Amino acid sequence: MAEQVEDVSTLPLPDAFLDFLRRNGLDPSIYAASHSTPRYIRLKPGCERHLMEIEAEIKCKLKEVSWLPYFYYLSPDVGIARTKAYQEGKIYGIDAASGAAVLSLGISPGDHVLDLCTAPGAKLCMILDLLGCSGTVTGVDVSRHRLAACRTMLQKYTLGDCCRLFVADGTTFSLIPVRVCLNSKSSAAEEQLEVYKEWTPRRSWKERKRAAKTRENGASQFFSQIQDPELIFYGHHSGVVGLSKCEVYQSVNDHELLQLGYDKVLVDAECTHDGSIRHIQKFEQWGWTTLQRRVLDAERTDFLTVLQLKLLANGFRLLKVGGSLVYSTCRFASTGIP
Ligand SMILES: C[S@@+](CC[C@H](N)C(=O)[O-])C[C@H]1O[C@@H](n2cnc3c(N)ncnc32)[C@H](O)[C@@H]1O
Repeated sequence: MAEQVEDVSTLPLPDAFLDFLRRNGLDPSIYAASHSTPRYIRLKPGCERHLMEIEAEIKCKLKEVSWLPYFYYLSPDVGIARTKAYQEGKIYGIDAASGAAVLSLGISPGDHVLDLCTAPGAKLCMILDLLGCSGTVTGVDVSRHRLAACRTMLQKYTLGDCCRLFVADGTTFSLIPVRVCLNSKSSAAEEQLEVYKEWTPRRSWKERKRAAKTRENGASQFFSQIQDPELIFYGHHSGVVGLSKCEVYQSVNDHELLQLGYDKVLVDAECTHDGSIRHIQKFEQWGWTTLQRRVLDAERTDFLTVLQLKLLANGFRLLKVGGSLVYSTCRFASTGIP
């Protein structure tokens, strides 16, 4: 197998990886396509008039992806990170496959959407763009630092108005969209409970103390140590402003979720990324032993399979009757999920 592959692959893929591909019925030559694998950017809606200016800056003609609004093919050798267009929040990098996952959610204005593994947030940005200014998006991720990057992204692209972000374990996350709390807004105000005010990047003394306590307790990015979901960002129209903590954190039973759950749920689960050609190509610099550990290690793949199943099951639980769920990973190899 390895000998055959060397003819078609310019990458010295390790034998164990070739064996892994063979067992999963995958053709290793897909990883050789380093220069022909297209890349994509998404133009922020409203920035269409800047297209020629962007093309002049990157010295490359942008070709529209016909089936994905605002997506453009980018030549593989063009970098965008240093461009003015990227720095000013007019474009961001996102794969067409990611765009397809979001598109298949069928988002309509007014939907309440749950993005269960949201960071760093490219799909979240697209969801928010599609939603416009009605409905809400709840983004959940177990990794605090990745979610902080996601918050920065929302601010950069000025997309956070209808969004709230929780550091939480997506396998157990249980909070419903805030629309169901709207009636209780006035009661919270009447009872003079402490309510959420406009979100500000500067945290109150109380919040800083709470965060320090969490750190002291050893909470980290590992979900097994996370306790309650922690709200780290909410936009003005996310429904949170004016509610008390117990209203935002109200829990409902599984039966009530059928009516009060989310209209759309995206489970973009943690995975081995072997389905990302570019990702696998990077192991040439990172070292093939790292690939062994991240992609092939049986303990890790078994762990991921269980995690993915739990995320998917919880995503379904939080979906209301008649809603839609999209499950996506960049994992070619069989997930083991029936
Ligand atoms: C494939 S990435 C998501 C990419 C993201 N949807 C985007 O478009 O940028 C998977 C994410 O799942 C998160 N994750 C892993 N375990 C999780 C869990 N138990 N609950 C919630 N998020 C989890 C990881 O921190 C990671 O950010």
